[in-house]
Amino acid sequence: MPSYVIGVDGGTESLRAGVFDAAGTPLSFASAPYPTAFPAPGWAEQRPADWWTALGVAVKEAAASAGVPPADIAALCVDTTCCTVVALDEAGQALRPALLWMDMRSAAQAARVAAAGDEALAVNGGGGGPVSAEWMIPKALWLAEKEPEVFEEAATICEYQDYLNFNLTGRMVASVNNASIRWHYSTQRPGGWPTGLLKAIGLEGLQAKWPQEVLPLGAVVGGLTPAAAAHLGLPEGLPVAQGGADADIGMIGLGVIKPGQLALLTGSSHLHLGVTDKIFHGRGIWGVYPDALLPGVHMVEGGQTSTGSAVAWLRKLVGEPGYEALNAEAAAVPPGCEGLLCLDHFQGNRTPHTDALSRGAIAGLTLRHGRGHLFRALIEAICFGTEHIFETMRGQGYSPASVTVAGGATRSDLWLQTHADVSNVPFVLTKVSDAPALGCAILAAVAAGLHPDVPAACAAMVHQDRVVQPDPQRHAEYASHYAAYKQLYPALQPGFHAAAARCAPPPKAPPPPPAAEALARRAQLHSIVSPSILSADFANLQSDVQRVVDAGAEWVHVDVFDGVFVPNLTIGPPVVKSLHNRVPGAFLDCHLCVVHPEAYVEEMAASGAAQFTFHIEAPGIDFNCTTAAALAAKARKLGMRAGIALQKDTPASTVLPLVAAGAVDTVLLLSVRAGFGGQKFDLAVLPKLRALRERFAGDIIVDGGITLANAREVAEAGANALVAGTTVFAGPQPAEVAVPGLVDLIAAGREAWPAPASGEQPAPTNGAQQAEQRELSLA
Ligand SMILES: O=C(CO)[C@H](O)[C@H](O)COP(=O)(O)O
Repeated sequence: MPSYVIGVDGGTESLRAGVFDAAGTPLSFASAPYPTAFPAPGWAEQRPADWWTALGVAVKEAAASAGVPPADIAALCVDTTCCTVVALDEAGQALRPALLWMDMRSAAQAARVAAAGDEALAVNGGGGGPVSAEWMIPKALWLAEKEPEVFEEAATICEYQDYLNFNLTGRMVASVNNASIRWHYSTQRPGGWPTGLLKAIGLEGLQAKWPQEVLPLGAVVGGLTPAAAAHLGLPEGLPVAQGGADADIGMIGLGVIKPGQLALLTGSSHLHLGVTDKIFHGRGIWGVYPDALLPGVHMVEGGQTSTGSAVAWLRKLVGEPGYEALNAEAAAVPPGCEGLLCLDHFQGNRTPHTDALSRGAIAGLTLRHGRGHLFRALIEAICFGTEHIFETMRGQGYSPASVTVAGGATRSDLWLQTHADVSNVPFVLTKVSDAPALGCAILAAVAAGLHPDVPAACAAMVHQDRVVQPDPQRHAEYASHYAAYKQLYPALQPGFHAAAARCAPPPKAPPPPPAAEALARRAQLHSIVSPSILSADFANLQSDVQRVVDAGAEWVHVDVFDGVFVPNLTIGPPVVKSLHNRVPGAFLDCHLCVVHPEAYVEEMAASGAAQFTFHIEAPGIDFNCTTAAALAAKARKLGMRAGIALQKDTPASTVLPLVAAGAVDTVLLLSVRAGFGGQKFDLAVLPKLRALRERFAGDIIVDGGITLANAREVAEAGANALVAGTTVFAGPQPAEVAVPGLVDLIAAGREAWPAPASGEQPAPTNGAQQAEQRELSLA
C-alpha cells in the first residue's frame, strides 16, 4: 500500500515540494522558482502558468531524490500564498497575470470596503479596520473598476490555491481557510458568503464568480487528471487534498490545532496565529476566523511587520559581524539594556496599533552603550511587540498558553529565551522546521487514509524537539521595561505622523479638469459659517449658541479637545447633549481633536452631534485610510455626517483615498495650530485648499484665524464653510453682523469658482431653509 505523501508549499518566490513518510519524516525537498513582475511601485504580478511549470519541476525532483517510486506515493497537497487572485475564463485559462498578495494597487478599494460598515468587517479589528489591499474583495473590486472587461469575462475569480487544484483535478473549489481569512466568508453566516458586504460596495457580481463549493482542509478535492499525472510524474487518480494559506498550513505542520496554542512564524516579520474555541472580534487583532483551520478550531491573527528584517538591518549597520558574536555580546548585557529602549515599528505597526506610519526608534542612548546593548535592545523590542499582541489578545478573551515557533531566528537561544521570559509562556520547537510543507503532507496523509483525521495525523507526524521554559524571575524583571516600551508609541506617534506628512511626495500628475458633474455638485454646496464656541462665554453657552443660530449660522462648531492631542482641555459629550436639548435644531459641527476619536463616536451620536470630524493624525487612524474609512462609516451609520480634519502641516494627499472613496462628507483644514482660538490665519493653507477643491466636491471647512478681511480670499481658494470663533463671539462686529457678513463673503468668494455648464440652480442661502433640506435628505 502506498505510504508516502507529498507536501507542496507554494511561496512568494518559489514552490517547494517535500516527500514525507507517514511518521512525518522528510525524505527529500526540491524547490523551483518562478518570476514575479514588479512593473511599477506597488504592483506585483505572477503568471499562473509559471506556478504550474514550477509545480511539475519541484514534485518530479523531490520524488526522484527521495528514491520513492510513484506508485508508493499515496496523496498530494499544496498550499499557496494568500490572497493571490486569478481571473479565469470558462476553460480555466488565466485572463491576465495574477495579482500577488503584496500587490497594493487596490488600496483605495480597500478603504471603500472598510467604509461599507458591513457586519462581515468584524474580522478587521472588530469593524475598526484596517481592511488590507492584500485581501480578495479589494482586489476583485480593483479588477472590476480598472479592468472591467477582464472582470466581466472572468467565469471564475479565485486564489492561486484554487487554480492549482483545478489544474490538478479538474474540479474548481475554494478552501475554507483562504475564504475565511481573506474573502470575508464565515461559516457562522447562512450560506457563508459576505453577500451584504458585496452589495454595499456594488460588487454583487463577484459571488457568482467565486468557486461555489468550499472544502475543509484535508478533504479530497479529486484525483490527478491524466494531463496532471503526466506533468507531475505521478499516478493518474492520485488523491489531491485541500490546502490553504501557507502560514496557516504551517500551523498544522507545527501541530498547533488545540485551543490555547499559538504558532509564531518568524522571518523578516512575525506572524502570530492563535487557536481558539471562542468566537470574538476586537480592535487590534484580525479574526476570529471561525472554523478556518478545522471544524470548531478557530483562528485569531496578529502580526509584527519588522522583526528579522530589523535585526538584519542592525547587523549590516554594525559591519556584518556573525550572529554568534552579536548574540554573545547581547547576552552579556542585563535585561532592560541599562536604560536603552527600542521601538520595533521600522515599517509601521500591523497589530495592535495598525499604524502604517509608525516607525522604529532607539531611546535612552548614552556614550557607554555599545553594539551588544543595541542588539539586545532590538531583540527585547521585538519580544515586547509580541507581548503587546498577546496582551491585546488576552484582553479579548484569548490567552496563548504555549507558543510553537518556526523560522530562522529560532537558532538564537537569546532570542527564544527573551521571548519566553517577556511573555511568560513556554516556547516549543518542533523537529521539522519546514512547517508549511509538513502541514501539507499531514493533510495529504489524511486524504489518503494514512491517518483518520488531522489531529491524529498531527500526533503521528509532528515531533517536539525542545521546550524553552520562561524564567519567572526574569519575567518579573521585564515588567517595568515592557511598560516603558508601551509608552514609546503614544509618545512618538505624533512625531512619526508629522514626519510622514513632511516627507510625503508631491502629487505626481496634474489634477484632471473637473468633470461637469463635480462642478454641478460644488455649485450646490451651501455657504456656511460655523461659529466656534471656543470663543463663546462658557457660562452662557445656551444663549450664545441660540444667538448665532438666530443670526444665520447654519452650523455651530464644537471643539472637543482632550488635552493630549492638543494642549487644551475643552468640552465633551455632556455639553454637546445639553446644547442639543437647549438649542433644538442647532447643527452641532463637532471637531474632535482627541487621540482616540473612535472611543467617542457612539457617545457623540447619542448626545446629538450632527457632524463628527476627527483627525487623520490621531493615533489608531492610519494614513492609508482604512481605519479612518471604517470610523467615518460608523459615524454615518449612527446618523452623523462624517468629516476628516487635517492639521496645518498635514498634506491633502493623506486624505485623498478617503475623498476618492466617498467615505467623508467634509474635509476640515486647520489654518492655525490646533488648540486655541484667536490665532493668526496662516496663508500657507491656501495652496492645499486649492488642490483639495480640485479633487473634492463636498464641504471643505477652513478653521482658524478667519476674519471679515480674509473670508472672501479663503472662499475663493475653495472653502464653502468657515469656522470663526473670535470674529463671531469677540470681534468688533456683533454676531448679528459678523455671521451674515461672513456668509456673504463666502458666497462672493465662490463666484471665482468655475461655473457648471448649464441649468444648475445655486443652493439656498437661508439657514432655516437649508436645515430643513438637510433634515429631508437625512431622513
Ligand atoms: O479649532 C480651533 C483651534 O484649534 C478653533 O475652532 C479655531 O481656531 C477658531 O477660532 P478663531 O476663529 O478664534 O481662530
